[in-house]
Amino acid sequence: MSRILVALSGGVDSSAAAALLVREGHEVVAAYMKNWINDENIPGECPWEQDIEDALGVCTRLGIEFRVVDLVEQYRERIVNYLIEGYRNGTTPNPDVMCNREMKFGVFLDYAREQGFDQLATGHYARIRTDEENRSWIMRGLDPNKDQSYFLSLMRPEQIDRALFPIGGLLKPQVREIARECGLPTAAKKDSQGICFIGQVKMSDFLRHYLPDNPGDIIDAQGRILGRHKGLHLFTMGQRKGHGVASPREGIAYVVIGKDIPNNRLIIGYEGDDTRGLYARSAIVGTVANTRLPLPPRVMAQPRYRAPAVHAACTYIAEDKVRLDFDQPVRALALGQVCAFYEPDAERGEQLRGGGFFEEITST
Ligand SMILES: Nc1ncnc2c1ncn2[C@@H]1O[C@H](COP(=O)(O)OP(=O)(O)OP(=O)(O)O)[C@@H](O)[C@H]1O
Repeated sequence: MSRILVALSGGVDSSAAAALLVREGHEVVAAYMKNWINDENIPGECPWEQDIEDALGVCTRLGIEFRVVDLVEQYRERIVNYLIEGYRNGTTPNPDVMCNREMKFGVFLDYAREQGFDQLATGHYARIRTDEENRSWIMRGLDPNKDQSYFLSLMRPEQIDRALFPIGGLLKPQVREIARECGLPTAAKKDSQGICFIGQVKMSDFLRHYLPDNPGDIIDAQGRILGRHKGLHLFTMGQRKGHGVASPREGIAYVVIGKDIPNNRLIIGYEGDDTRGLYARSAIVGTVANTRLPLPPRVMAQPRYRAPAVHAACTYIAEDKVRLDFDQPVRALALGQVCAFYEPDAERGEQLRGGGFFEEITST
């Protein structure tokens, strides 16, 4: 039996995680991280008050202690600023991945350790495997539709050693069933959407609040002006909608194929396998120093949460930087995005080996 702190969001997944740990006979305390309170009144509603109420209801039902930990200041420093800076620089930040390393398994884990807990459990769909040498590794969650290991790819080994993912070996319907069996008030609660802290606030409203419009031209690969945009930060590679340029050809859409950051120009082209700029054959990924062991010479690289992992050759070019040469061209990579690395040991790569940020992209 160990003392475990459960990160309880007020959603069904972490509620079921807490229930399973209680069932196993551990000493369990649950805590809600208060990260974001929308004190600047960005349009939309932030459901945190409801989440705290639901989390409290779960703890009452399970007979465990519930705490609320105020991390609003740290969240602003480590996540909100990173997000705004990323967009300001024209890159594509990923606050959910950073939130796991910097908040949940960063300041929140520090809090847990100070309070005498041995481990921190979350409701992530991921698994932990311990190898013969007693090293812990993150594996993909068993439910292929819910696997969240991508979001854990920047975690440091010492953070992984303290992590527990009680529902990672279950399918989502089983998780709901456990919550129902235990009579938890969250059993039928809708899954949360999108960025962890923004809740119901739309990303575009959030960005508009912090970053003023910065209009510029929309051009094609030949430099012809096709329209105007309100700010490069409102677009991402491969985006089909929202640029407002109608395609003159039936059935083929214009997509974002690049950003000319110095000249504040958005570059669009027709969607197609050979669209210049849209497909990458190689990339440099930096800040990969946190891996438990050096990355292997062949990896499976996953560039986004919902994208498939692709086979690539992986070569170190500095202590914390690798060059990836993809076996097949990869669509719509963006600077600043997180690339997760998996061991190429199974069809989709089951074992997470680490992650980093795209620093350079070479298109086909
Ligand atoms: N505000 C929060 N306070 C405490 N823990 C949190 C909070 N937000 C997220 N977590 C933890 O991180 C896990 C993954 O968060 P994510 O936002 O992806 O939620 P989710 O997959 O919808 O899970 P849930 O159903 O538990 O909300 C949660 O299961 C929970 O353990």
